[in-house]
Amino acid sequence: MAIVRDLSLMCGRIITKNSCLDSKNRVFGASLFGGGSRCDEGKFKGKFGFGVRAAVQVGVEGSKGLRELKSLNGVLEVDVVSEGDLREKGFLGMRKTKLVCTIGPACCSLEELEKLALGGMNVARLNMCHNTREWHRDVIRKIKRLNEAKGFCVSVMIDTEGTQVHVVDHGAPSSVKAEDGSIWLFTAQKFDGSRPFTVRANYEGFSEGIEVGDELVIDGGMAGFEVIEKIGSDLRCKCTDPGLFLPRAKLSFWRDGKLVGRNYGLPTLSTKDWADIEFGVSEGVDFIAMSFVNDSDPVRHLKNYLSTKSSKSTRVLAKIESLESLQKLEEIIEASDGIMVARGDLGVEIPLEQIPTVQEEIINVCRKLNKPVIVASQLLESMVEYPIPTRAEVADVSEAVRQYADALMLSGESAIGLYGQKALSVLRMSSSRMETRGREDNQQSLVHSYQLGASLPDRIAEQICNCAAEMANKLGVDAIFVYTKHGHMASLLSRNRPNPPIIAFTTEDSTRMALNLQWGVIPLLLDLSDDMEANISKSIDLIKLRGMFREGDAVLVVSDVTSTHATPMAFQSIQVKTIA
Ligand SMILES: Nc1ncnc2c1ncn2[C@@H]1O[C@H](COP(=O)(O)OP(=O)(O)O)[C@@H](O)[C@H]1O
Ligand SMILES: C=C(OP(=O)(O)O)C(=O)O
Ligand SMILES: [K+]
Ligand SMILES: [Mg+2]
Repeated sequence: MAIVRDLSLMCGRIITKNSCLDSKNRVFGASLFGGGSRCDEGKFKGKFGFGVRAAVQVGVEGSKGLRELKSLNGVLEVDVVSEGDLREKGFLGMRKTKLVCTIGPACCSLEELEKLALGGMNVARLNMCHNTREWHRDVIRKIKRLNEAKGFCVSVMIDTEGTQVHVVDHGAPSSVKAEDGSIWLFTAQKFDGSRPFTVRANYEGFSEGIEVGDELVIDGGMAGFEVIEKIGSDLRCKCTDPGLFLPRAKLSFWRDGKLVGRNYGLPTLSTKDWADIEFGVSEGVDFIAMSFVNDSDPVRHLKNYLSTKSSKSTRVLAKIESLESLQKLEEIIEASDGIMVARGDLGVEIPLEQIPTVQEEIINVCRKLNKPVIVASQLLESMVEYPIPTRAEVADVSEAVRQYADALMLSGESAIGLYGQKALSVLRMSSSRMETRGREDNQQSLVHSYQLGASLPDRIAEQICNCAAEMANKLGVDAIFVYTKHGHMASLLSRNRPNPPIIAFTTEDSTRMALNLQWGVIPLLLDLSDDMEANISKSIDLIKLRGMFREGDAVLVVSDVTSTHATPMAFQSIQVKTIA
């Protein structure tokens, strides 16, 4: 046993009282807290209306009488999957990496959706490129019904179609082959029936700025053509790289080894996208993922629009899938509520060998700027057809987890694949394995040197979370509890990727649904009051009442809540509670 002395927190004065560490370096009876409207430290007195006081107090949580617990006027909403996970594996065994599934014809029945929810789907993604709004509405309502009736907590994301130049008709229902040397006409004109060797593009300006001699690449390399003649806006092309046209194949043009004719001046959000967004808002979706974002303007525009539109805060995710978006990465990430590394289209725009490093770079910037990031597309592509993944696919999944992505996404594997649930379980198992390895190696870089917050309260919150994450790892606590209104404190903790799970208590349903995407955060709904100490004991008592603690569990409790009293007060604390 070792005596803990001189713990220090921010600008607080520490009072140490006989706190002990056991042989596993877990604290018994130590509590570090601060806060209140009073300010003990002169520096912050008056000026900011709040201060930080810190002390260590003895606090072993004894058991409370049942009557007392029943009188707690709080209902705790825990989703069935997290609760099951916790009971089976304990706090430390809970999965940290979040899972997103694209919903398509293969998994849109209530039964299939329930199986995905049970299998750990945190977010259901609806790609508005496909199917009708009625179909999407039906899926959204089924998910909400499952959440209500069966106690799941699955968030809903819509993904816009975006403006992108692609094939609408290539003369065949599925794929069509382009043979070496064959001559094809690319046009935006509508035509009746099917015309051999004629491909219709979805946008009439698709050939603007394109010259004879340019290279036309299908889906980033599925087939290649040389432009041999320009007839009005139509292009006559010769196949130089034989291959396949898939439905909706993407067109890109290259000159001297560089991409040309980018963007076409098309808006990121088309009229159809706005109608889809309107639809999503009216159905109460949690996330809108914007396709083909090239700079931060459309993100800000959509966020402004949403803020005037509904009180419920729908989060806006920007998809990084163009060359331009890579050039404006930081400003896009800064403006968004989260990012998707959309490797499908990104792989059309940059050489494939650059994808792994670009992915890592995007994840790192997202962590630096504290925004959740999803790694998407082709993670387990072969599982669209086969029941087991390739070894390379498992390695790719593990690498995304090692890079500390917040979430992994299935596309065709769940939407149209034969083995959606199996694919989900591969993601679950592979990520758990890599997370355990990460904990064992203690690879986590603890506190970020990059400082986010500008105002003093923001910087304090950030430092509290950095310190709390470091403490949680060093003390070997089982869980971190945090009380959060908008999810900011929970995300600041998550940013540090601490060893124990972050149990985030919030009163806001929209915050709970948004936190579903964040690494290591288990969001729970609970009535919270202005009395922080009461909130802490209520949450601990309710978790205990549910039988979710094991004896001797140690919890690091973090709070930073501003009260709604006439005089604003901030209560900031880090406490360690051991469950008796
Ligand atoms: N709502 C849907 N209805 C029909 N098919 C869908 C739907 N969503 C996805 N799909 C199918 O799943 C495949 C993979 O999904 P996704 O990656 O989202 O789309 P895409 O391939 O168009 O980028 C799509 O090509 C499409 O065939
Ligand atoms: C996720 C992606 O976008 P979508 O499936 O909408 O093309 C992608 O391109 O990887
Ligand atoms: K899309
Ligand atoms: Mg895409």
